[in-house]
Amino acid sequence: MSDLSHQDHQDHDHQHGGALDVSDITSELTTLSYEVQERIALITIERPEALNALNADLLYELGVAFELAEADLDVRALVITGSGRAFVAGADIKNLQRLSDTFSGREAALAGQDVMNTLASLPIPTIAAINGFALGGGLELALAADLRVASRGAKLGLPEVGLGLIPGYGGTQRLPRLIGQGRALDLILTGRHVGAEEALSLGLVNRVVDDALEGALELARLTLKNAPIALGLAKEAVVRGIDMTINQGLEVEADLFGMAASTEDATEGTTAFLEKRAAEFKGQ
Ligand SMILES: C/C=C/C(=O)SCCNC(=O)CCNC(=O)[C@H](O)C(C)(C)COP(=O)(O)OP(=O)(O)OC[C@H]1O[C@@H](n2cnc3c(N)ncnc32)[C@H](O)[C@@H]1OP(=O)(O)O
Repeated sequence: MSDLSHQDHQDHDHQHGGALDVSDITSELTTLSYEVQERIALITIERPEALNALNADLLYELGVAFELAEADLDVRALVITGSGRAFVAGADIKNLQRLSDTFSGREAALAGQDVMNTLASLPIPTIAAINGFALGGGLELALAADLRVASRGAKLGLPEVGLGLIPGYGGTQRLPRLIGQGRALDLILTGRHVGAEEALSLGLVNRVVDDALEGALELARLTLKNAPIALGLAKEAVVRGIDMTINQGLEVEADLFGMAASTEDATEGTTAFLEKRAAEFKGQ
């Protein structure tokens, strides 16, 4: 997990004309758009002509966008979606065709994993709004988010074995951790596409709605009323604990609970409850 120090940081100058000029960076992006509304960073992938397939430029810009969200103290949640009829239809198969040896294939997988790991380690709630196809690297991107909201017509799957490949952007690891080994191997070995309702019953998505983006923004707004440092620490406890024994995980939980308990927000949250008023969290 990234550390949470940016949320304690009081100096916002770097976002508003200081070292980091966000609008200079976002205006240069060509494969996606990045905007912040109501403290939610919204990333929209914009290669609809290729069903938003992940090429090198898009992977690079996703990394940039995730880092912008992390650096912006005003951003408290992130939603990622695709333009057109796909969320992301996978890694760009034109690029995969050129991977002819072990080294280049391994490097390509590591580069993709790196971007997915950046998303997975953001200390804010992240939500994939799956508005259509989420296949291969596209599903792996969605799996790196905390939550997934699918539209009714969405199709999800890991079809890589049909191309002579295997999932390489984290799918073989994140999918079984999310839905269990047997269910994950069903999807990975058949390569079949599942619809939104089946994805919901598998635990692959959290919600199925008419409009994935609207549903994801609504879910993001639900998190915004909570204490931001607590959100980051709660996420860290879950993400770190999943790879540990229960006793190790409980140790981590106790450590992070201690950190949460020491924040001003914890004093404010508990005091506000006892005073029967709404809490005003400052992220401190
Ligand atoms: C480590 C990660 C590995 C991976 O991710 S491997 C890739 C996994 N993904 C896939 O195997 C899915 C590939 N795409 C498809 O199977 C189909 O597409 C769909 C079922 C998603 C949709 O089919 P339809 O509605 O008939 O559309 P269309 O004409 O196939 O696609 C529209 C344009 O989008 C391009 N495209 C779609 N997916 C990819 C992709 N993953 N990489 C590169 N291009 C893609 C097509 O080629 C085409 O382009 P044009 O109009 O120029 O013919």
